[in-house]
Amino acid sequence: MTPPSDFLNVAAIQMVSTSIPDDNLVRAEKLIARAAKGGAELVVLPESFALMCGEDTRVIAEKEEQSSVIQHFLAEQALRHKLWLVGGTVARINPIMHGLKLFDETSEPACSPKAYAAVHTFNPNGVLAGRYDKVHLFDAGVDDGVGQYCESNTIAAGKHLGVVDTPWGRLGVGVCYDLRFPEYFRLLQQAGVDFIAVPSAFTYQTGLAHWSVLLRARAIENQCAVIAANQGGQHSANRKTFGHSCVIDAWGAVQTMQQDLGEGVVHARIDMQAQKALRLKMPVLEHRRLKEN
Ligand SMILES: O=C(O)CNC(=O)[C@H](CS)NC(=O)CCC(=O)C(=O)O
Repeated sequence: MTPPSDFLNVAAIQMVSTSIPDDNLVRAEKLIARAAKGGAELVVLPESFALMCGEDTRVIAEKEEQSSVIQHFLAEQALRHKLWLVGGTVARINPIMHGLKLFDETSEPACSPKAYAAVHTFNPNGVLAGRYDKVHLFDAGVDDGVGQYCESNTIAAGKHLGVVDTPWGRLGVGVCYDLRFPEYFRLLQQAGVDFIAVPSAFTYQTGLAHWSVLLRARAIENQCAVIAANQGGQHSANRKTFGHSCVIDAWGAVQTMQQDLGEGVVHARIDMQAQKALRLKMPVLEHRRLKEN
């Protein structure tokens, strides 16, 4: 694929998604249109953009498996605006059957009653270009209104690396809690990714302490731009997310970041040649000594 230019205009969309999918899609549609109007060629939606705090993930996933409503929405938006669209996460029943497998899950029953948290990336022709299922599940205690999160109650762990080829280079995909696992991003780097999208629903509490540090670290150590679209605001009585959707360049500089909670779109331009020059000047990948880790 020949890149249309050395520069890629990207946008990260911040949302305050609710438990009403129809409302969320209407809002996402407006924000994608805004991103397109601002010149974005690749747009990233946050984790759970179509459904936050949903009652029954499995039921929603079964509905999606029958109707593909959310996937059709993404395809149509990508086609309408002629852009690459990285579609947050959508609950899916069927797992990915292709791509680089990371591990074998022996404890997961063959017919899991759970769903996968899938990121679908559509190309400007409205065709599915890749899918990634969230690998690391957020089973953790946080000092907030929720207290104990237990994502693995409803979500099954993905087993494949998230890579998508675009005309500008290879896109890596990670989701939210994945950010705390540098070894996943190192595998993306070894797979030759040039830039990374991170749809997220980072909590307010943990985001305050760790969000920008984790994003900058993943960008710096892997010498890749990172496009991070977060949920940001109050979703329900006890559920609040951190926002601060942003784009970080391969040197770790914050190119753009939304400062307030609430919906929004942030834009940035990724300089692919500058990233390549940086990797030649400071070839950290070649300098690795502990390669098995
Ligand atoms: O449940 C939904 O509807 C949307 N999904 C999420 O909110 C997910 C799983 S609970 N959140 C995270 O992974 C937050 C990670 C995080 O905040 C951290 O690593 O500190």
